[in-house]
Amino acid sequence: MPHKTSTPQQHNAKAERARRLLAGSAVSREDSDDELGYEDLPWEWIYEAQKPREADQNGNGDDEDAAASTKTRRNKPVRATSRTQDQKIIGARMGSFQCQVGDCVLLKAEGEGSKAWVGMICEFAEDETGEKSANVMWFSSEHEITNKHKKRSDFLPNELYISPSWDLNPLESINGKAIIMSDKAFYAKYPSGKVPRKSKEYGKTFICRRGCNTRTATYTEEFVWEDIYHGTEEDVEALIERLKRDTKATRKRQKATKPTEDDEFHARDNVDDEPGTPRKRQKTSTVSTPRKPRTPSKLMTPSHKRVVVKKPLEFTPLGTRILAADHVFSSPFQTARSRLHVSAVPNTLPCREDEFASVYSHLEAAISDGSGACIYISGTPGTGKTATVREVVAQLNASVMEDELDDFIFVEINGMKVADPHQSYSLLWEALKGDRVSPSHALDLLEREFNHPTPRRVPCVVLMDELDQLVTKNQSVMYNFFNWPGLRHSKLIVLAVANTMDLPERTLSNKISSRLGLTRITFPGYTHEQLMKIIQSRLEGVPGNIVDSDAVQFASRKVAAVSGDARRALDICRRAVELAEADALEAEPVPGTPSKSAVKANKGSQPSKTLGKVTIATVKRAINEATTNPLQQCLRGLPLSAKVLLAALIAKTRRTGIAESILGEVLDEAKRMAKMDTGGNMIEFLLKDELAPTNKNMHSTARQYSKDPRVLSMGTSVIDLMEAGIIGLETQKADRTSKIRLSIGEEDVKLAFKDDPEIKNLGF
Ligand SMILES: Nc1ncnc2c1ncn2[C@@H]1O[C@H](COP(=O)(O)OP(=O)(O)OP(=O)(O)O)[C@@H](O)[C@H]1O
Repeated sequence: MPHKTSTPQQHNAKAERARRLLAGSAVSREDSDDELGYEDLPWEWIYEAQKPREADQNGNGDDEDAAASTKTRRNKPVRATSRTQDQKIIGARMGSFQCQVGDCVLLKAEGEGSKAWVGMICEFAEDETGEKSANVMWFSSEHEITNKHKKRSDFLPNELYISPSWDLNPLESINGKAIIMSDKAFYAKYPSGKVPRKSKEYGKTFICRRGCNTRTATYTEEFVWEDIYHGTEEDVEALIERLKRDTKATRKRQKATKPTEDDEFHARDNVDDEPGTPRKRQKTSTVSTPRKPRTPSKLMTPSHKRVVVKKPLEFTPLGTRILAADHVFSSPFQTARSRLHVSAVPNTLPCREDEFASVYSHLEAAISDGSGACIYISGTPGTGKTATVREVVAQLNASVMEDELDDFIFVEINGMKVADPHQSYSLLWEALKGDRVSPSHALDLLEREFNHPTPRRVPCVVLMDELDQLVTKNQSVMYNFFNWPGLRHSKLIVLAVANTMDLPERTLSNKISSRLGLTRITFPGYTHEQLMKIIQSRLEGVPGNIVDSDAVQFASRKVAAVSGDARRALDICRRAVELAEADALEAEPVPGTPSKSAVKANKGSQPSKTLGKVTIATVKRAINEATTNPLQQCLRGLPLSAKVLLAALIAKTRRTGIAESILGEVLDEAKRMAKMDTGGNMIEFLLKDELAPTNKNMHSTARQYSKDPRVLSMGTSVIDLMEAGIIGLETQKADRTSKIRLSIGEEDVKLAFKDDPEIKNLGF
């Protein structure tokens, strides 16, 4: 490859750039001074027996100082992460260039021209594909410390901080050796404070006198580089220990007591730390992957399509007013209602301790290891899956605030809320980079992102809720989200939440899903005792003892008998509180006139002592209301064929785990169900008529067939159900290939048909 030439002007410009050492987070350096030469030779391991330094053909006379720091460990074996024929890897070589553990190296910064990152090699690794990498501990410049309050003002022009942050980088990104010195050694060698431009050390020499966790801006005490570091393996380990120990921030959360001056200082620190959402890292330059070919620019897809970056959607937040608790919850009823509301975030999640611990430990391990993970969480509706995951994320976020855990990005993608499952790609990309791009571009970019290493990539936790809704025809969205965490550089942690246990097997085949190595956590439905605990814990501290424990038990038993769904139990109890509250208001005496309830009470229809209290009777009323709402009434009044069809649709959805089914298959299912119904007297007709054309024109014909006005053909039922908004049909013209899905909650259908003698035997 020809040597690059530059005009004098270009050279001056380059030199100027190089003089502005540490101008960004990466450092500038002369790219004409490439120690590795311009030929892309393959990288090779140096094994223990080969005594690498003796074979050093580097010919780089000025390298002596660079090597000085490693003198004491020459020929000493280093920690190895892979072995070949029982030989230990002690270094790596490309042509005449060699490096070992403990060496400080320059790594190319992608798209940054002459810029480079500086890191210390801590170990070598080779993956199953044969890709050779080095685990590098980063040096950071003061530009990376964004905390204005803690940023030091005494940094020197070419000072770097060694930081407790590591990344695996391919050996191809190594671009030469860096020389690290104490400030004293540096000024002794370069009294002017500048490395002469002609020197081979120009652009490669840095001062290091402190360690720093750049995220929290926590510094170690000042040290003398040459005292603490001679390049031995022990020195690397001691340095890592020192950094971990001394850059752990002592920041504590604000106490309820009067803040001290120190607390106030730290509280200021937290100003930009929005509670509940992990802070996003600033975008940083990236180390390039292989030196050749260059990876395409950020705004090009791997297929060289231009990416149109859309402006992020901007929301104008509504003004928020925080009302005092006393003001909002002026009565025990109001307090109870708000605590029982399903949108309230409970203080605790009783009966989910094991599931919480399991999700927490998997997530924490993946974030701190910087690895990917895919956790598949299943359980029927209302079993606390979403609530548990959100609580885990909130707690992990608190650990980040306490500097006990590395930063992570959190993004929630809800299958119910995305119009097209492919939008998930755009949402993930936006969470990672802040750019909104089309789904297909986002997919290209994500593919490239997860297949290539980037220094200091922040782990990303994705909650994919209502996964069933995201399953597309070719399963590509689900496959990608399950597959990416397994890619070595992705640091992607996917929490997939679905109602069915075996959705991956059903939709991706056993072979693929077992290769994906999902971690599975199942949330069982709540028992009535558990539902009682959940409700009682929400009511804790509500004054006035307004809910009888018998009433809570009654509601819990009723719900547990059907579904074990905490949402439904909470809804019933909240409604019961509303009814009791209305009773209490009614009972309030209006001056001069006896209240209606008082009259009722006097008549003995309701004992006055229960007025305004939630009793079993109040819960019964609430349940009754829930079961007599217009939707319930509509469902109960459906013709038998429509009921069988809905039962079949639910059975099918449950079996496949996919919200959408093919109409023809649902009709077949209905037929099977009908056959099972031994006592059914109208099923025979349904079977005959099942294949009748199902478009609108057949309405009247189908009705004519019917001997019983309650029985319509399946085809007519499909149309009627669609028009009532109970099911959704892909097209107006229903044929066997159309897709059909339930547009109301499965629970509503279950509740309506629970005691229906005609349908309850159909085994759905
Ligand atoms: N153990 C619990 N303690 C307190 N509240 C709970 C508990 N489990 C669930 N809940 C509450 O029940 C409601 C439903 O829970 P959540 O949304 O987490 O269920 P889910 O399993 O994700 O349901 P779906 O599959 O329908 O999304 C929420 O209001 C939640 O706070």
